[in-house]
Amino acid sequence: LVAPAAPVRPSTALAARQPITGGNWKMNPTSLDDARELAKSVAAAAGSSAAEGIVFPPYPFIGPVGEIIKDTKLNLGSQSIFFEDKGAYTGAVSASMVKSLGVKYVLAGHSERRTLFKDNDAAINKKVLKIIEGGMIPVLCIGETKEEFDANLCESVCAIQLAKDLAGVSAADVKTMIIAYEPVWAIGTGLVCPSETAQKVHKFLRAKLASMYDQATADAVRIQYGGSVTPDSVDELMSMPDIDGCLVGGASLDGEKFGRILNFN
Ligand SMILES: O=C(CO)COP(=O)(O)O
Repeated sequence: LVAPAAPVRPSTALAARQPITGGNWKMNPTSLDDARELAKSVAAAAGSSAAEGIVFPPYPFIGPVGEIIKDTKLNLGSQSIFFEDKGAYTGAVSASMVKSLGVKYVLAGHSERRTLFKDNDAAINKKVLKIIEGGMIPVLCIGETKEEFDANLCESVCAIQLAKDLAGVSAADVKTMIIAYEPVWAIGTGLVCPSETAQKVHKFLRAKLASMYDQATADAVRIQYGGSVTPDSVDELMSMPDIDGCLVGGASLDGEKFGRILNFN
């Protein structure tokens, strides 16, 4: 009798993917002082975590937060950019503006941008290309709604978003990118997608990337899970072979909790 093999995270290809976890602060905290306090507590709690860490502060706080985290292992992120370079676009922020503040990673396609700010796939695709052109790394967020999940449309919705949002992105660029699978029904609801379900979707996404590009490219892309991740759910999620990190909202506003998520077991 041969015992069934225990699930193991690293294979040769997987071992090369360093875990990466981001804290999306969204429209929090509400003052510069509070943003500085949060940045300090995240920096203290992150330590030398196994996962590469990113913080995504609101635009006005990117510079000051960058100053606080500059000597830590945390990376600076931006929650969005507009796809034009400069000009008469009141209220908009360009790729070069955030790049000049030290930003390395930029979110594109977050479900709150898609629904509240009407970012469609064409605009998201332009943003992805502009982020890359600007020398930064896109974190492309995709995911299905509750209705789509219930109708068993999760994989087809994600596949369409992936294809449209990555149009014109080269294999070399997609290799360094991050995809965040964020089921809309799990965001801010306390309902974490069961880790086996998330693993199945991540595996599907990697296969889709392999069909759009090639297997080596697909194996290099880091795919994050996002949606109500907490210190209680992170360890099981991170034990899944195709889950390479998390994109965290609510729990990233607490330095200790986010530190624990970065230092998963
Ligand atoms: O939208 C998210 C991260 O981008 C997830 O938010 P929550 O962790 O609050 O569910």
